Amino acid sequence: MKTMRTDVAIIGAGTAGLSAYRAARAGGKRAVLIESGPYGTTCARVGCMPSKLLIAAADAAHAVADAPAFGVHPGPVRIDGRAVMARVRSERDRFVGFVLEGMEHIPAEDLLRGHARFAGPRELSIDGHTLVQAERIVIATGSTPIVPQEWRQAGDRVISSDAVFEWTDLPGSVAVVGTGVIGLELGQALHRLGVRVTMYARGGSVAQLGDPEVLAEAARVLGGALDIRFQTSVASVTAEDGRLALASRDETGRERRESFDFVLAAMGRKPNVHELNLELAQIALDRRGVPLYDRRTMQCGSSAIFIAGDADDELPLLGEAADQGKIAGANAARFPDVQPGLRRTPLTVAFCEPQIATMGASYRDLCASHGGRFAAGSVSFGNQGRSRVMRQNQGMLRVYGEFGSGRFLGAEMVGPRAEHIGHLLSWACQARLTVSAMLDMPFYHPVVEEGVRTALRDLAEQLAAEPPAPVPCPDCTPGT
Ligand SMILES: Cc1cc2nc3c(=O)[nH]c(=O)nc-3n(C[C@H](O)[C@H](O)[C@H](O)COP(=O)(O)OP(=O)(O)OC[C@H]3O[C@@H](n4cnc5c(N)ncnc54)[C@H](O)[C@@H]3O)c2cc1C
Ligand SMILES: NC(=O)c1ccc[n+]([C@@H]2O[C@H](COP(=O)([O-])OP(=O)(O)OC[C@H]3O[C@@H](n4cnc5c(N)ncnc54)[C@H](O)[C@@H]3O)[C@@H](O)[C@H]2O)c1
Repeated sequence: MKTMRTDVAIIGAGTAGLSAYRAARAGGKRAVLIESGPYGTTCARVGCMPSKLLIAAADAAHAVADAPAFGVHPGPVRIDGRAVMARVRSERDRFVGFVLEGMEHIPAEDLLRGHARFAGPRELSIDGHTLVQAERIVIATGSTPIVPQEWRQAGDRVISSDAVFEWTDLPGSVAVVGTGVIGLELGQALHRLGVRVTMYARGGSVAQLGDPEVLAEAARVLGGALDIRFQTSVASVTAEDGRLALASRDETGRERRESFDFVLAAMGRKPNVHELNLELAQIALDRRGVPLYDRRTMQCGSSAIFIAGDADDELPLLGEAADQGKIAGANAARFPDVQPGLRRTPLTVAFCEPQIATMGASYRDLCASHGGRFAAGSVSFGNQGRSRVMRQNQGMLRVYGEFGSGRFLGAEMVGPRAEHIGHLLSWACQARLTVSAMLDMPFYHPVVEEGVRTALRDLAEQLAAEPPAPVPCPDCTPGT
């Protein structure tokens, strides 16, 4: 076995790993980037970018289908599935190409191919061919979609999101299991592109929402547009005449058997930390086997090991992977003098329609941290002017504020332009603005943001009143 020495070894050349590599090099250290899979990052290859390409095609189809409601009659819609998927794949390849181009400046001796496993707290074995001795190590191994083992036995038509972006044509029918972000984004896009889509939610969850009022509104609106079977669990998936038979059971115990071309498991992703021999790393793990770490420094205990991106299972998003990688790489370079890095206000967006966004402290966090002693203002977009003009007058926004300080704390939303409103509100949150300072800001007319003002006014009124006695959170059961 070859032995290699380096200051910093980074496991995983995805977004977090590349960011950590750049930060470690900027810190003046020699760094090695170890990758077992294809280069190009999850985001560009099978994540953010191809999913948004598919959604863009679906939005185009939807705009044409919706046009007659404005008195515009474009004629019958014809969706060319091959052309749709050809564009998704070729634009995806372009985005991957940019990542590969960006890697061209990395010296060949800093890139190592193979699967890394700990051989000791400062040693990694790479597929048994190379032993890397590193002063510091960054774990940036990403995550893998969860597909139940028993369903896999039904064959390769049981898929995760990865496979969707390899399709050369659109299928006739897809069962989507899970109403998280991936299920909703891909399920709705396929539905709008003419695929028969049925979605199964074992509970009532919708994307990343935790506020019971926003959740109920999202379930109502999306449930009206899509065939979503809430409170229905999938009992089995079996192969049947070249297709898949899916057996499900609803909350009344009623069983149903339906046939689909594909079953898309959109049931979450698990961090890639279970094949790293972490027991040899001498770091503490949580009960799921994920290393315990300080979220400001990304350091695992007081060790020379750092973690970043989906691998730590904190908030599996692209921006988080980039930020956490930068902090981990910079601290690996300056170890043992680690310093807190910038962690931004959390912001999540699901690109379904209506879009879903959360920012700042979530309703569930506030129930735990404030014991019910926070105020919530709300607005419905049902009659909001500009939303109605665009025929996008659905959904609601709830904004949260703190009694006493009047500080804006966070929000949850399903509704039009949520990707932009999410940014606006998360900036206000990070700037630690009070609700009254936000109301002093300009609001143009007629814009969807006037709805935000209505919700903030409602919140300001409530903050002016006496805080209520602490109440238990009405619906904070995880997974509901
Ligand atoms: C369908 C989909 C849509 C998404 N859409 C969005 C979106 O719109 N916005 C958003 O913010 N986020 C989105 N995400 C999430 C985002 O893609 C991820 O959070 C982000 O890509 C994670 O980056 P990472 O660096 O942690 O992991 P990755 O980019 O997956 O990098 C990890 C790398 O580590 C390698 N590796 C693993 N184990 C080892 C080992 N032992 N040895 C060597 N190499 C190893 C892997 O091969 C991989 O290349 C989406 C994800 C999916 C799946
Ligand atoms: N727009 C975006 O930012 C974006 C888009 C896609 C993915 N992502 C990231 O990828 C991550 C993974 O996405 P995801 O949608 O797979 O996970 P998720 O955690 O968002 O949702 C998983 C869903 O599957 C359900 N589920 C779990 N086990 C199930 C079972 N046995 N039967 C039925 N349902 C089950 C859960 O209740 C949940 O609703 C997200 O957490 C997100 O961070 C982000």
